[in-house]
Order: sequence, then structure tokens, then C-alpha cells
Amino acid sequence: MVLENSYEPCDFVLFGTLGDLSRRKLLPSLYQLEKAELIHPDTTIVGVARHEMELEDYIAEVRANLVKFGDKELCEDTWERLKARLHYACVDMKDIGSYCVLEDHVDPARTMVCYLATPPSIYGDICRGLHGCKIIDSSVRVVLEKPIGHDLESSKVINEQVAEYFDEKQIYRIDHYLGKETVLNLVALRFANSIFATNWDHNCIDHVQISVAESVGIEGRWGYFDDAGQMRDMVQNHLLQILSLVAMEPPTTLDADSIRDEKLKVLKALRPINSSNISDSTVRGQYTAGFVKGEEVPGYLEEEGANTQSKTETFIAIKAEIDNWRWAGVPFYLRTGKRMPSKVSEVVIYFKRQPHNLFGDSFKNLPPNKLVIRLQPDEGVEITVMNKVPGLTSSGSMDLQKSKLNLSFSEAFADDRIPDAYEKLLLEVMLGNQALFVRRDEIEQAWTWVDSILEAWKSSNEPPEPYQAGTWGPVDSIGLLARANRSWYESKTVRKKK
Ligand SMILES: NC(=O)C1=CN([C@@H]2O[C@H](COP(=O)(O)OP(=O)(O)OC[C@H]3O[C@@H](n4cnc5c(N)ncnc54)[C@H](OP(=O)(O)O)[C@@H]3O)[C@@H](O)[C@H]2O)C=CC1
Ligand SMILES: O=C1O[C@H](COP(=O)(O)O)[C@@H](O)[C@H](O)[C@H]1O
Repeated sequence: MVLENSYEPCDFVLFGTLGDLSRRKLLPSLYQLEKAELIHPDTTIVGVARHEMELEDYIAEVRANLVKFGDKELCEDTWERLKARLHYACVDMKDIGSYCVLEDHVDPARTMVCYLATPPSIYGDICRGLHGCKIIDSSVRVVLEKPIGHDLESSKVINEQVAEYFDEKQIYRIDHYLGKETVLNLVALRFANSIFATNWDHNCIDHVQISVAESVGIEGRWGYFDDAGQMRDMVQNHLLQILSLVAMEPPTTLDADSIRDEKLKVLKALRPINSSNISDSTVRGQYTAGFVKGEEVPGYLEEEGANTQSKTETFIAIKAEIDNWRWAGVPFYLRTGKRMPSKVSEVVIYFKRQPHNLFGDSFKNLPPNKLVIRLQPDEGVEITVMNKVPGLTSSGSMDLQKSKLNLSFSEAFADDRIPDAYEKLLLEVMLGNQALFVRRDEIEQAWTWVDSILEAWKSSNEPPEPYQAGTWGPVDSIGLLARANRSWYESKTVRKKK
């Protein structure tokens, strides 16, 4: 079995090579990896789609996409190297008989990486087709895009279909947030700094906020989004992955299963939200027409192709609780929505207040220290601390002021380009490292928690609360924290614009 982390040539087979994800993300990422000379010189790239096409037309198509979605000016050396790797195969992925053409493009002696950038409904067909033409063995890696299912039951069906032909060690489930540099930095920040490692629990932390706000709407994907909603689109995967990394115990090593074992324990410890606590723990909203960044935008029910009766949520706020020793009594507030004032993803750790005040009545409510981890944009880490204002006073008292220790990645690492998440993930697949991919039990545990919330919303039969596009969500989202005398962190991007 060739499964260990290794830099060796492979045949990278991209199913759905003419689709949106391939064009916008995967092909430009392969180009960037080529530019950085991170693809093995002997690796080939085989584009697979159902249209008959000459190789030279496929090459022209790839080039046009790179110019449209990647570097506007291609580096010709890089392009020549990438071009030389390209093959094209026409396969109707639902027709088992049509897969044999792949034999002409892949070398059975090498590792084959099958990236399924197709609707998940045909993952089973693709696995069966590959099996049918006898080109898969235990060295093949298969990469699955989200969403893996619509709920626990359907995710099990997809996972079973793939498991019929591939062992879990061969399956790479993508959550592109795990490829983001700043999400990876959560592990470095927590475990490479004793200042955080020793203060990371209910003794020191009051609560945690995880916000992933998007300024975009549903981008012409009504059919997909209305069926999914923000819960399935963002919380089941990205937000729960971030929460797991923030809350997990130190893994024994950085190997794939050590990290995934710890993330799974967090997911298992999430307190269920059901009809008994749904109204105290969640808020859901749906955007109405408004203005985002000065531009007028339609409401969700007025988007192209909309069903005007839809009750699908485009915003969610959740008070999540983790029932374990470390996090007893520390709520994790999650918030995510479309058509918010700006795109900003942040984790904010609110530390507990000092137990005693030395500084007199004017500083009765010393603000707590906050650690703000800016995931995107303006990636960085910021800590708020109280400082003495320099200078002399006639009363001899000490004046305090809140100040920030701010590490901005664009300044600190000015010479380093921040790679796109897909570049990192494609490289890891080629290296055979599963650490940044989601294991089946994690996905299923996340669905278990999410399904219970969706079920409770369904039985309540209440519509989502409207919020105007360009705002931070429904008023009740403020209430979710205000009940405990807390408030959402006001992100820097917004404050800057005031
Ligand atoms: N687009 C994005 O930004 C994101 C996408 N994803 C996921 O990635 C996957 C792909 O999404 P996306 O690229 O947007 O989808 P698209 O529909 O744009 O692309 C899917 C591709 O699969 C091809 N395909 C479908 N059925 C067959 C078949 N029977 N035989 C051969 N080819 C077939 C389509 O071919 P044809 O063109 O001929 O119809 C199409 O090119 C999905 O699982 C999606 O959920 C995840 C995150 C973000
Ligand atoms: O998976 C998805 O993620 C994007 C947000 O990703 P980001 O990297 O731009 O933060 C979201 O817009 C999309 O709806 C969802 O499917």
C-alpha cells in the first residue's frame, strides 16, 4: 500500500473538470502548485467530463479558465509545464461501460488520485465505474466534495456507497476551511504557545464567539441553497470544524487520526439542541431587500428562481455548549449568514474578568481580555489588554486604557503569499496526508447534532425572522447573548469604515 505521506508522482484524475468548482478553484490551484514547483515532475492531470473533446480544445479551455479565475497574466514557463501534464478523457459517469477509456491515461503502477468534483449523487456511480474497469487498488485515493448528504441518513448512504470500494484510509473528504492558513494556525496558536495552552478552559475563558459572515447572497444557486439552508451549507461543516479545533484536547501527535480523534470527542460532547431548548439556543433569519456595501440587493424571496414561500434560513446564531470537563459552563456562540455588511470570519475568545478590582471606582468594570483570531480577511491575531496611560496625575491615581497587541499577517509575513485553501488541500492529497480531511465518524456526528436542530425547527413550524440585507442578522441574535449580559464582537473591518 502506498498510503504514507510521500512526494511521489501520481495520476490526478479530475472528474467534473468542466464544472464550476474545477474552473474557479481546482485548476487555478493546480496552476499555483505548479508555479511553486510543488507537483512531482512526473505527475499527470487527467480531466474527465462527459463531452467529446480533443485534447487541444481541453488545453485551450483550461488556459482560458486560468486567465479568468487565476493569475490574469500567466507565467508561460509554468503554463508550459502544466500543459504538458494534461490529458482529457470523455466518460459518462453514470455509464459503467464508459470508464475503460481511463486505462489509456493512467499507469496502474502509480498512485491514482480521483477528485470527484461532481454532484454527490453520482459518487456511487463513479466508484462502481472505476471498480468495473479494474483500475482501482488499495493505493488509489478518492477525494469527495461537500455536501456529504442532506442529513445523517443520506450521508450514511453516500459513505456506504464509497466504502464499498475504498477503505477509509483512501478517502479524503474536503472541508475547504481546513485548508485555510488561519484555520490551520488555530492549532499552532493553541499548542505552540504556553500562554494560551495553559489558559484554555473554563477557569480562564468566559465564552467563545465564532462568526462567519458573508456579504454575498446565494450567487444564483437557489436550487441548491434553498434545499440546504445556512445550517447545512455552513454550520454542519465549516463552523463545527472550527469549533472542534478551538475546543479539542491536545492531540498526541499531528498525524491525521490523532487530530481527528480529538475533534470527534468535541462533536460527541456537544449538548443536543432539540424542542426543549431550541428557542433559548438558536435564532434563524432570512434576508429581505437592503443595501450591501452601498449596493441595493434583493431579498432572499426575490432572488432569481425563488419560491416565494420558502422558509429556508440564510442566517443562524446558536448557543452551543460542550459537556466536558474543560468547557463546563463556557458557551460557544456561533453565527453565520449571507448578505451581511461584510465578509469576515473570526474566532473571539473572551477571557474571564479579574476577580478583584484594584483600580478604584472609575474602573469598576474592567473589560475582559479578548483574543481575536481573524480568519479572513485581514488575517491576524489581536489581544486586547489594559495598560497604564503614561503620565503624571495630581491625585496620584492610575489611569488605564484598553490597548491592542495586533499581529497582522500581511505586515508580519509581507513577503509570503497566502495560498488558497484548495492549493493546500490538493497538495496534501498528492502527499497522501489525511490530517486536513474529515473522517466519516466526524461527518456523521456533526449531522447527528445538526439534524436534531433542524428537526426542532421543523416541528416548531415557525418561519425564520426577517433581517435586512446589509445588517448583522435578526434582532433576536443580539438577544441570544444579551440574556447573559454579553454582546457580539464588533469586527474591525466594520469599525474601520465608521
Ligand atoms: N462550485 C463551488 O464553489 C463549490 C462546489 N462544491 C461541490 O463540488 C461539487 C461540484 O460542484 P460544481 O462544480 O459547482 O458543480 P457543477 O454542476 O458546475 O459541475 C459538476 C460537473 O459534473 C459533471 N457531471 C454531472 N453528471 C455527470 C455525468 N453523469 N457524467 C459526466 N459528468 C457529469 C457536470 O457535467 P456537465 O457540465 O456536462 O453537466 C459538471 O461539469 C459538488 O459536490 C458541489 O457541492 C463545494 C463547494 C463549493
Ligand atoms: O462551502 C461554502 O463556502 C462558501 C464560503 O467560503 P469562503 O471560503 O468564501 O469563506 C459559501 O459562500 C458557500 O455558500 C458554501 O457552500
